Formats: sequence, structure tokens, C-alpha cells
Amino acid sequence: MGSVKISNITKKFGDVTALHDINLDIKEGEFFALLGPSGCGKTTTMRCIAGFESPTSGKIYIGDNEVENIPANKRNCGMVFQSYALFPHMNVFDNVAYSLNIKELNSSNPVKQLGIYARLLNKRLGKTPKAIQEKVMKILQYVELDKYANRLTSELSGGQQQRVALARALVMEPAVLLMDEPLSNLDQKLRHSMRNTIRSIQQDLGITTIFVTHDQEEAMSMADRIAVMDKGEIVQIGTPTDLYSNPSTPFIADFVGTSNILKGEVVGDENGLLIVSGDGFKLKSSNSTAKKDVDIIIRPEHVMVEPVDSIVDSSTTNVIEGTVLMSTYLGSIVRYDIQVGEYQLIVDTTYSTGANIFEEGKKVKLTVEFERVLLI
Ligand SMILES: Nc1ncnc2c1ncn2[C@@H]1O[C@H](COP(=O)(O)OP(=O)(O)OP(=O)(O)O)[C@@H](O)[C@H]1O
Repeated sequence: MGSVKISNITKKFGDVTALHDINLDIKEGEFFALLGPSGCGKTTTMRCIAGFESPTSGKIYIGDNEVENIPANKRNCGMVFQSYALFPHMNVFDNVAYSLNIKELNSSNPVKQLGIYARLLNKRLGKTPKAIQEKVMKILQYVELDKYANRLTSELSGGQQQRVALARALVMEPAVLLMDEPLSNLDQKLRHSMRNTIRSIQQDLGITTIFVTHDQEEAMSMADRIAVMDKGEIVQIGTPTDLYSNPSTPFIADFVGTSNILKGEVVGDENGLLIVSGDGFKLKSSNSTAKKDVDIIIRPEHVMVEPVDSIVDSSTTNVIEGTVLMSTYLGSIVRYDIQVGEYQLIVDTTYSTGANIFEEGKKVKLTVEFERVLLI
């Protein structure tokens, strides 16, 4: 069973509370991301699951087992780190076979152990058993490195080294795969292709995976569910679309995707819509809230930009006026910075060839549908 349950974990390092009463319920086969800014406690959470740190209080379950008294090497967790932590003097095959050899060593008689020691020291006195050979080659095929089996890991590219690290973790058939910022050392292009590789291997094997990242795009594109952490606490857990469409706090709205966050006050209601007012704007929202002072969240792609003299039906959508500060052509979209009252709104509009781009200094009309105005 590869489910992971974290129940009221607190972890203190002296005066620093790295984790404060964390609860997580990760299902078997799930790809779960821990997302948050530097220092929020992602790695500490991971290290507590792996058994490299002991929580100050609380319990962790892997499957049905409470793991407090189970050492790291018996928790059946595979680990992949940002620094690949490979043995540079060993070839790809031996790096991947290493843990299998260690496991065999621990369960063998003294005579056999000599041969295994030789294998671990990379001296070919003992022959690698067929079962280990097959297993290693199968996993190397899986990560498309079988042709590199005899190559030293120091002679591989970053992406290839990370695939060796992944193969080394997977060859042990762990119940849970723990990955801590595994793509951070790769360049942008490779990072994108490794996201797909990792996700498709995870789907294929159905292995429960916990993935630490500070990169929201990485988490959004790979994970089934994401826990967003801040200052040692979990702020929100949800699917990527949940977090994007219904952020529970301005921090999440800002951290997951791009947001315009405006301060406003609920000043009334009309036909089931709340009216919120702020510096230089008045908006209607179909959201409900019991609060008077609210944060208003508007995603850049939910705003339309129209010429200032265009006729817009304000009974179906919000209309506000602004001035273009900057337009940036990004291929399929144009991103505008638009001054509205004291705020500079970011607006993304889809661009088709030949379309008009509003120039800097131009007055424009912005429209936002009532249901696109989120109140938190
Ligand atoms: N061994 C330690 N001793 C003292 N403080 C620690 C220790 N390990 C972590 N911390 C502190 O605990 C907090 C959480 O650290 P952690 O490494 O879990 O954050 P993180 O979210 O993984 O950050 P990053 O993305 O920068 O790796 C930080 O304030 C950190 O300084």
C-alpha cells in the first residue's frame, strides 16, 4: 500500500518551527506536489516522510503502518534529489544496481557477501546475478538509458543523470517515490521534457509520488493535487484547477498563476450581485462573502480590452476605464499593463495576426464578467 498520511505533524529545530500542525492524506497512486516559496517547509515534510528527520510531534503513516520506529532504509521510499547524488566513479548500470546489491548483501551468507562486496567496489570478481541484471536493464530501457549502461555517470548530461537517479529509485520498486526539486538543475527546455517523462512513468507504474517544487507551473502541469505551503503551514490543498479557480487566500492567488489583487469594500448588492468599490473602480461580483473588506482577484485572461468609444452592455459585464501603460507582444497573447485608479492591472488578450495592439497612453475600456470577479 502506497498511501501516505500525515497527521498533525509539527517539527521544531530549536526556536524555528519548520512545520506547524501539518495534515496530509495522499492516496495510493497519486501524484502529489508540495508547492511553496523557499523556507516554507517542503523539504522538511519530505524528510520526515523519508525518515531522515523525526517530527517533534504528530504521526506519519505509509500504507497502514505508523512509521515512527521504522528507520529510513526500511520505509520503502525511493528518493530523487535536486543534486542527483550518483556515484561518479561507477557506470550507469552499477549506479542503478547499487541498492539491489546492498539489499542482497544484507540477506546473504558470508561467502556470497565477498562477491557482492567486489561488485560494489566495481571489481568484477563476482558476477552480477541474472535477476539483478535483467531488472536493471529493464528499468534502464524504461528511462531510455539502456545504451548508456557502461558509461560513467560523470560523462552524462544533466537530464541523463537525473534519469539515472530516477531509475535507481524505481529499481527498488518503492511504495512511495519522493522527489525533491528534481528538475531544478536542468535548463528550461530539458525541464519541460523531463516533466513529461516523469509524469508518464508515474502514470504507467501507478506509483504514489510526492514531488517538492517552488515552481507553480511545474506543480500545475504534473500533479493530480497540490498542497500549497507557506511559513510551515499548509494553506490550501486542491487540484490544479481548484487552486487556480478558487484560491482561498491572496497568497495562493498570487502564487498559483498570475493575479490582479485589488483591495475593496462591499458597498451593496443588486439582483443577487455584490457591489465592491475601491480606489478608482466599482465592480459587481456573483461571488458571495460575509466580509466587508475584501481582496478582489481578477485573472489577467478574464479581462477584455476594448476601444474607449466601444458600446458595451454593462448589465451583463463590468466595464471600467483605464490607460495602457505598456503592451508586450508574446506571440499568441499580448500582455498589457493598464492603469486603473491606483492599480496597474495585468491583462492578457489572445492575439491573432494583423489585430490591433493598443498603444501606450491610449485610453481603453476593460470588461470583466461578474463571475470572474473573485472575492476573498
Ligand atoms: N536542520 C535544520 N536546522 C535548523 N533549521 C532548519 C533545518 N532544516 C530546515 N530548517 C528551517 O526550517 C524551515 C523550513 O526549511 P525547508 O528546507 O523545509 O524549506 P523548503 O520549503 O524546502 O525551502 P527550499 O525551497 O529553500 O528548499 C526554514 O526556516 C529552515 O531554515
